[in-house]
Amino acid sequence: MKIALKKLFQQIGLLCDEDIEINGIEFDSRKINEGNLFVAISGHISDGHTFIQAAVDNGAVAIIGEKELKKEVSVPYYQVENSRSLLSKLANAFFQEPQYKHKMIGITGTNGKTTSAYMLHHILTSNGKTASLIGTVGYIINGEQHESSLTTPDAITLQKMIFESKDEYVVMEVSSHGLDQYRVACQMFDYALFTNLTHEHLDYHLDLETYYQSKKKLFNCLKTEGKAIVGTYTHWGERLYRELYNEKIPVFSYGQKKRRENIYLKSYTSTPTATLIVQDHGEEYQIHMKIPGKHNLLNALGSYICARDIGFSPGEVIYALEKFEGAPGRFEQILTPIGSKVIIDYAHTPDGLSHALETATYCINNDLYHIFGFRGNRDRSKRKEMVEISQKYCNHVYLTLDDLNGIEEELMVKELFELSKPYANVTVIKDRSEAIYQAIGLLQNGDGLIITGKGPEKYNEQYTYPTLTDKETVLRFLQESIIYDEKYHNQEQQR
Ligand SMILES: CC(=O)N[C@H]1[C@@H](OP(=O)(O)OP(=O)(O)OC[C@H]2O[C@@H](n3ccc(=O)[nH]c3=O)[C@H](O)[C@@H]2O)O[C@H](CO)[C@@H](O)[C@@H]1O[C@H](C)C(=O)N[C@@H](C)C(=O)N[C@H](CCC(=O)O)C(=O)O
Ligand SMILES: Nc1ncnc2c1ncn2[C@@H]1O[C@H](COP(=O)(O)OP(=O)(O)OP(=O)(O)O)[C@@H](O)[C@H]1O
Repeated sequence: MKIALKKLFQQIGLLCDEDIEINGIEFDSRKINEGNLFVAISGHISDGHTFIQAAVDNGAVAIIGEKELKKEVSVPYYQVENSRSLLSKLANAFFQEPQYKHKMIGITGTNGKTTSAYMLHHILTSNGKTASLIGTVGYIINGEQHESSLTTPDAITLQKMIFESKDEYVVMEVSSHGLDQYRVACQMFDYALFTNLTHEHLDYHLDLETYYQSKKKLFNCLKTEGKAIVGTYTHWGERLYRELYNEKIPVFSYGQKKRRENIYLKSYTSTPTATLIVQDHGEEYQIHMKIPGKHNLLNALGSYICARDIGFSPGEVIYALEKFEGAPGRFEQILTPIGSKVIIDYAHTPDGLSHALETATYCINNDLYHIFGFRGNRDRSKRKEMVEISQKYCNHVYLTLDDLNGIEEELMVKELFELSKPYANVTVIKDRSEAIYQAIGLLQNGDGLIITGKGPEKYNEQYTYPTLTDKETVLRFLQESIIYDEKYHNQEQQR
């Protein structure tokens, strides 16, 4: 794809007096190809402006930055207010505003983005629509799966994906980092959904107010006719709903309180199975979910409201929701041959953990074991609270390693021991695979083990057993014990 810089700039309200044609936009000097436009960004780790000469050497034909140039360069340099924000606009214009080819649904919130995105994707595809999915677990574009490195991809990758998607719908998770860094453009979404906001990412956003303001940016990215759907079951959601309502943005709320909408939650039961009773334009519907947990009822309610506003009938939405099996690594349950249960979940915030553990207590008859750890270099302030929650719900807690993210192992292990000190039921087993082996080995009929924090993600650390994910470790243990049991059984028979 090629475009005259003048034309591209014109589309986003910038002036350009050079006759230059560009064939792509890049913000990383190492990825520049001959004929690209380079956008220099002042980053969190390094400053893109220091790589301008490298970008020119690699073939950049024009540069955009937000700082004064220290040294002359041989290609035109355009100084702007904010390079990141401009990059987003440029990428959107370069890929011809691809959001208008699709119905776009953006989902933000501390917890429940992935689950809600999978639910909506499932409702759409179960009803004969094609839909792309962009989020933490992976990207599905035109029916093809791709690995994801970020929940919300960078501005260029994102616009390119939407441009290449031939799907009618695009359902995407929009992280607070993505919003803060302008990875999504203005006027992107037909629906913007907010699940909830609780303690998370304070290493990045520093305080909850700033975190909230980042999330709120999603609602500046609605198309002219776009609508907001806001979970009002956290007080931040209540506040967002009020603010959007006052700003005259069409907004639906969902939660346990009835408001002025035509669709609302009448009642629910989350034990032993999850059922919602929804009032929809005067009619009452029951939705029996396969996946447990009050949090998933709330995720289902948000998805229901969105799908109904898109135009699906109650029957179409309920049929799909009742068949929904869950998102990968979110409360995934594995039954063992002795009648115990292992659950794998992605909870990594105090609130997510409370929901996951409370749900686990409904699904387990006897003792509940819990294995989890903390990612290095991420919000340390939530750790104490998470241990407190865990030991409250569980009979036995094992603290173990998660991704170290460059933190020294010794430091993390020391912190785990500190965190475990006040509690008699909290033990440290640093090797994650070993912790899983030991805990499953202790399970009796009716007991359960919940392993949280990584969901389906691959281990970044090397552990004793050569497995790559929590699920693989669990299955390896079970496989080995079946082989062991068969051998033992055969030997007994021979005797
Ligand atoms: C802290 C953070 O979010 N950083 C993101 C940000 O990086 P940055 O712009 O600050 O980059 P930087 O490394 O300081 O470099 C500055 C500039 O110099 C350029 N550069 C650098 C080196 C060089 O040789 N040449 C060059 O041009 C870089 O390309 C960049 O443009 O922008 C990059 C491009 O979009 C992201 O890849 C990067 O994500 C990092 C890898 C990351 O781990 N981010 C996580 C925290 C994140 O975003 N997570 C959320 C989900 C969170 C959740 O809910 O769990 C997500 O959406 O995935
Ligand atoms: N609505 C909800 N409220 C509270 N906790 C939830 C909710 N939905 C899911 N959870 C919990 O949070 C965990 C993460 O859920 P999910 O992956 O759907 O959220 P997410 O917002 O996509 O998180 P991430 O951005 O980190 O991927 C789940 O495994 C579950 O334990």
